[in-house]
Amino acid sequence: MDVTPGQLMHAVEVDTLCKSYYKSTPVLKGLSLQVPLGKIYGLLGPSGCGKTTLLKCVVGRLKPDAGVVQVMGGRPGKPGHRVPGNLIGYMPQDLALYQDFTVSETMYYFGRIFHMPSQEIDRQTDFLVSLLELPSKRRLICQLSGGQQRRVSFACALLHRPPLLILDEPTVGVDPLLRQCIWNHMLSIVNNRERPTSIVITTHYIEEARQGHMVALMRDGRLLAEAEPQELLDRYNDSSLESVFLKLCEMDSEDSLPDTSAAASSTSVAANAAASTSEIVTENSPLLPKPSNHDRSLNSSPAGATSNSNDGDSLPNLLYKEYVPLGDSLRSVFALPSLWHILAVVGKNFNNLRRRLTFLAFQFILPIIQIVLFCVCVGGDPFGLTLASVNLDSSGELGAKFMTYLDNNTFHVKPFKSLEEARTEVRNVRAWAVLSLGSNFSTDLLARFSNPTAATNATLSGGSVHLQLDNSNYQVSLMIQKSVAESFQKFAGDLLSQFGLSPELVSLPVVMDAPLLGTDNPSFTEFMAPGMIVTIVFFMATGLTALSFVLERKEGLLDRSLVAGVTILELMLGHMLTQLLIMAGQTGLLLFFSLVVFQVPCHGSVLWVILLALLNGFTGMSLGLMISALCSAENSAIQAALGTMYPNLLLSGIIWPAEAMPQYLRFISRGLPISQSVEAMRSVLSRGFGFTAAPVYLGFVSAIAWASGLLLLALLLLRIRGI
Ligand SMILES: Nc1ncnc2c1ncn2[C@@H]1O[C@H](COP(=O)(O)OP(=O)(O)OP(=O)(O)O)[C@@H](O)[C@H]1O
Repeated sequence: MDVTPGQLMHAVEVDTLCKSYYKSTPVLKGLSLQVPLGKIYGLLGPSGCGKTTLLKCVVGRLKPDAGVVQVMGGRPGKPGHRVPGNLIGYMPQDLALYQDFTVSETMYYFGRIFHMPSQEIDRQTDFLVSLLELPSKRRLICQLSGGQQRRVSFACALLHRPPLLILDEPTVGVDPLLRQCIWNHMLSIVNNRERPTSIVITTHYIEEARQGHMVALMRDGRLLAEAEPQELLDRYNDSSLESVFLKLCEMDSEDSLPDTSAAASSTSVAANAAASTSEIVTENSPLLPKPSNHDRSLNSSPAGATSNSNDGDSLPNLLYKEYVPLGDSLRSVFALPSLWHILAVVGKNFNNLRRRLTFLAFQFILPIIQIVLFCVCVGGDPFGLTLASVNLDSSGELGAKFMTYLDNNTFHVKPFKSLEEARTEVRNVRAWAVLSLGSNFSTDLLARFSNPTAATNATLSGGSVHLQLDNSNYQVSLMIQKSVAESFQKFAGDLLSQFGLSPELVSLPVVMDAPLLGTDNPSFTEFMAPGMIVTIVFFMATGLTALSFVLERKEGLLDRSLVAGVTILELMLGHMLTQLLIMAGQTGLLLFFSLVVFQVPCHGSVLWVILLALLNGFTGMSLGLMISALCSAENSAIQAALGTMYPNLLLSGIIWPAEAMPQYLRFISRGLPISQSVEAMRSVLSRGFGFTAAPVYLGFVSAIAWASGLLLLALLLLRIRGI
């Protein structure tokens, strides 16, 4: 079916095209048409008849269910064929412009995609701004009127002077004078001897289509007629295309047949319409070249681009090659990503960020705030805890002496006369614990120490420090117990030395030798810091990318970029590259604040810490891209990103050791994206391990495996959804 350049006669050939969005309701029902080279082809029809659907099949944004579409001699999407690509200029029905870009920036984005040199982009932009009577090219799109925005959209399609223009309602919202100006320009580019252009245009202003070379009247997914405008008017003896169209619709309604073939329907229309209307109806073999007697086109289209002129020489003129860099055809044959396209997307993304400096600043400030808050708020020892003390010791001075051993920094000691008063203080949440010493504290303690074997239960209890806690806060309770026990050990040790006894007698029977890994006195910060660093980097990157494609879709430029030849992979790489730079900045700041400013201990090599953090940022980005490929709406993408955060935080052994989880959860925990990385980070920071240690390289392997899996999934989802 593919045509060699020498045979090319039609810019677009559609043969028995069927397309439905939902299987039960076909939108295009076996439609066939041919757009001659170097002509303006007006596609007319009521709203909802399938014009846009047809154009989307032509530009390769929709895949036909059945039938064949050929554009500039090849099927859209065929490797090596520049459709989608720079063979066409597409103006979609939606505005499809970034509101925050200037006219010039918009042009530059497309110009870069089409490999146009800067001077050429500037020259064309100036020309189009003047032709389409646009205000300054430095004006933001959002500051233009609706009609002006549509003209910018039109200008984008014209920018690289493609051999085929597909224009979906370019004149909507444009005043009559300017509409005529647009038509004049279209006629001039079609008639340009050196670079004739073919144009397919849909319009609701039926009469303006008279200026075109061919019109096709569509209804309900079928073609009612396809002919030169004057022929249609002559045939139906009418003065307006609108009346002709109404007549055809009436005849079609009277004779509506439940068939799905364009040929059949067209033939039936023809039978009703006139005895010999072979020019009006679509022929049974639509891909055969049709004879044309269109004088105007013959006169004005010197490229010999009439339907029956098989002029092989005209083709090189039509398939402009000047913007195709060396090796580009080869690249597209093998579906390799184009650096030009990626850089165009990156440039566009940075331009976008430049306009949102507050957002960008926030992206860098947020990880700093998070790590600062973590280092300041988490892992430190509680202090200033109110302790309700009751010293009833009347048997000596030891009770009062012990009170002086309590840590003044940890405790704010509030003395009470009775136990009941002190307990009320705790019950009213004004103190964390009651610390009481019995009336025989001094004598019982001395009895314990002087003759431990003779100590009775009553002596043991009387010579002890009693604590009654508000146990609602586990960490505070633990802290109080630990601090009081340490104070007692010190106090008792000093007392024993006074008796000439060894203070070691009050030491615990378990002796803590120097640790094999980690530090002597590990803090909770040390336990949590590796997890926090990995988590912040990971989820900042997820948040950064989760909206990438969602916003692309919303802003509407996506369709246009894809038709311009940017592939899904290139778009993804472009987004990744942009976010990678931001993520690298975030990671740098995060590590600087945690390792340098807050001195989180790092016993291993900083290099592994940096690489591991960056790799996790990359995995987070991949998760974000997958979410943005999956979700259509912003709020669902945000919820998905947030939704993945808490299970990961809880299950990855960041807040509490995974060893405390039930067996089955431990199994799940080990397989999560950040679990192994957290363990690897802990191994480098606290244990001082290098890359060859299993926990470290497993962290790298796990992160790489997750990143690759998520990216492949994102790519697959984007391909399946058509983005
Ligand atoms: N993405 C979609 N999903 C489901 N149905 C769709 C989709 N896009 C279009 N349709 C349906 O397909 C039919 C043809 O739509 P299409 O946009 O092609 O019509 P049109 O002739 O371009 O209309 P208009 O002139 O109003 O733009 C309509 O019934 C429309 O509701």
